[in-house]
Amino acid sequence: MLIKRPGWKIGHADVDDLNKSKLVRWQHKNYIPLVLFMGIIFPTLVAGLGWGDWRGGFYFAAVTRLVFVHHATFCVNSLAHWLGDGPFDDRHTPRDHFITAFWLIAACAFFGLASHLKTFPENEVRKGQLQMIEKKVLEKKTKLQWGTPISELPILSFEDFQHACKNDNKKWILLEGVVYDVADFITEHPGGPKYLNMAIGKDMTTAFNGGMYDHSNAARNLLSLMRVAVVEFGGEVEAQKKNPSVPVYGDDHIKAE
Ligand code: HEM
Repeated sequence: MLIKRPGWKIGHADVDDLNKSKLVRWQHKNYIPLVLFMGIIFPTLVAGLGWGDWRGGFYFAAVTRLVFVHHATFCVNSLAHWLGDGPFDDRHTPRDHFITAFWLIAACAFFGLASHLKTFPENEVRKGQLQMIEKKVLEKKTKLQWGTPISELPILSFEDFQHACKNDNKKWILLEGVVYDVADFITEHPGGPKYLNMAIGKDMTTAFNGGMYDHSNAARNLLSLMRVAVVEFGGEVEAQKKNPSVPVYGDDHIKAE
């Protein structure tokens, strides 16, 4: 109200109902004289003619009251965009807070100072809340490391995987079709280095998922930073089914016996 806003920033509102009211149209047409008369002259006249206090009427009933009323009005707007948080939407700045929601809206409605208040469907309110939570979760998620996405990993055959471990000294293990490089983790493994050393070059899906120990979510999270490749056809058994010449873990032991 006090500064000239750029044209594109001026909001639009459907004022058809106001235009239909003769009184409102008359008020709008005579805005400045009405403001001066009702805001300043009339209160001064009441105090001046009523009990001879012209200065009191001007300073208190007119100027001080106007300053107070305008500040209170602006304050309500500022509070509604400042107090509380925005759990439903982050495109606009209205905020949710007990003081503004209850005292300013509910109390005004109770005293008839606000009418035709619209309520948003509960389902949509909940959706907005959930979307804001999702955004926050996503924001937090992007700050963490999740390793190379599986879709971007190179694809190896089961033989390549075993060959790399046997001949290139790779410390890789296979879990659920994904190859993990455990070189830096062997000595860190809470279950001890023995289990990881014996797992190199093998499909340990069953052992990892309860065959030997059912690992926690934390253990699965650790995995994400160690993945280096995916194995064609998923794992040892599938690779075997597709190509019977694929060497199976344990074959050499069986043959030796
Ligand atoms: C890179 C793969 C692996 C990771 C990241 C990993 C991680 C972990 C972690 C974090 C724990 C602590 C308990 C838990 O949070 O679940 C654990 C425990 C254990 N792990 Fe692993 N593990 C891996 C592979 C394996 C394999 C292949 C085996 C078996 C051959 C194994 C056997 C065990 C055992 C027996 C325990 C229990 C130790 C105890 O309760 O004292 N782990 N592992």
